[in-house]
Amino acid sequence: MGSVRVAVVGVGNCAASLVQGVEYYKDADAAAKVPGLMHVQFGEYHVRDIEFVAAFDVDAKKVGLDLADAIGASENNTIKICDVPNTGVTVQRGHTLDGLGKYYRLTIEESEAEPVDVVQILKDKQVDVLVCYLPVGSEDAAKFYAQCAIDAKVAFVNALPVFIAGTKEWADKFTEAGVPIVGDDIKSQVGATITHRVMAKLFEDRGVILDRTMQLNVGGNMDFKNMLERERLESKKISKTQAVTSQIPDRDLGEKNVHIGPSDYVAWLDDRKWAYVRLEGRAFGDVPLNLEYKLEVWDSPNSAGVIIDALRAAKIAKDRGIGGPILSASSYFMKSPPVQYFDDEARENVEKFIRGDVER
Ligand SMILES: O=P(O)(O)OC[C@H]1O[C@@H](O)[C@H](O)[C@@H](O)[C@@H]1O
Repeated sequence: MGSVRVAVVGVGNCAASLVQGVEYYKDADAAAKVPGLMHVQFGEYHVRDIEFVAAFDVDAKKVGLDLADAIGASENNTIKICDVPNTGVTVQRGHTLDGLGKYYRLTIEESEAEPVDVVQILKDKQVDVLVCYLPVGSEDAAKFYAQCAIDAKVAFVNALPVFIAGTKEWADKFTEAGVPIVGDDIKSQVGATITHRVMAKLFEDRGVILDRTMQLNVGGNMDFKNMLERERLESKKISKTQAVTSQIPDRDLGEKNVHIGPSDYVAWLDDRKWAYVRLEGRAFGDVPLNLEYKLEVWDSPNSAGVIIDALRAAKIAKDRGIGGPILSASSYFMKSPPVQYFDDEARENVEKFIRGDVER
């Protein structure tokens, strides 16, 4: 059986949780149910079949390190899952473009090394899937790496809220090149988005009229610090908002009545994220009904398992010669897929995709 040869762009907290997670579950029983994964054995791929073969970053404290060391370097501050032995993969100097916003520039030192030839490396290392973990707001950089994936014929998993799989222009490019893409914007295991989606849908299903809602998020990782620059988070707000409103297609709350987005940076939270969510509605007899909850999670491990599944779905598509957006995986794993489904339907579609009952 083959492996899933993975390259990572952006060796931040999310990459740290991903690399540790693959190590942590490498000996898991193929039939076991483990937290955060759809399956230990996803189609023909076990978690241990994921092999990291290349990594790119622009942080001087990460470039040149073995991936196993880089995941604990610089500003990375997520919770430790396990030790990771040397990977033999050296983090290479990626292309910065618009990847470093104001707060990154104030916090980290950019590597002075020359950016590498990404397409050549993807080809040389026979990469199957490139996962994009750039900072929010990296529009040009994300598209640069998407184009590299197309040119090198490598599947692309877009974890960030830059709309690629969800746009016709890029979906067509991937389809024409015969290269699969799973995107956009990772939806975590039990995170702010999925809980909010489920609650909004519950109101609707039980006949409560949802009048207004908000989701405020605070965290202490570089993602939240980066998003203090409000211009960088426009696409993130759109992505998070449509992820929730798509679940109540018959209700138009109006712009004023929905507020969903990253809210502030609280350094001492480190990689924890706290989400404060409120839904206000009207129940029987137009009587007010309000729901408020707070979610506390470690942000990066919360999405790492989802990425492990997404990588394997992308590889299965590549094995089958299917290019373009993988709709089943995108709708279950991502906040802004090309087509939104309810989550139970989306999960069933992924199962069908694994079995080969649906093409994409
Ligand atoms: O919790 P949500 O709303 O699904 O968002 C989750 C993900 O959002 C991403 O933008 C973060 O970088 C991830 O670390 C995180 O897990």
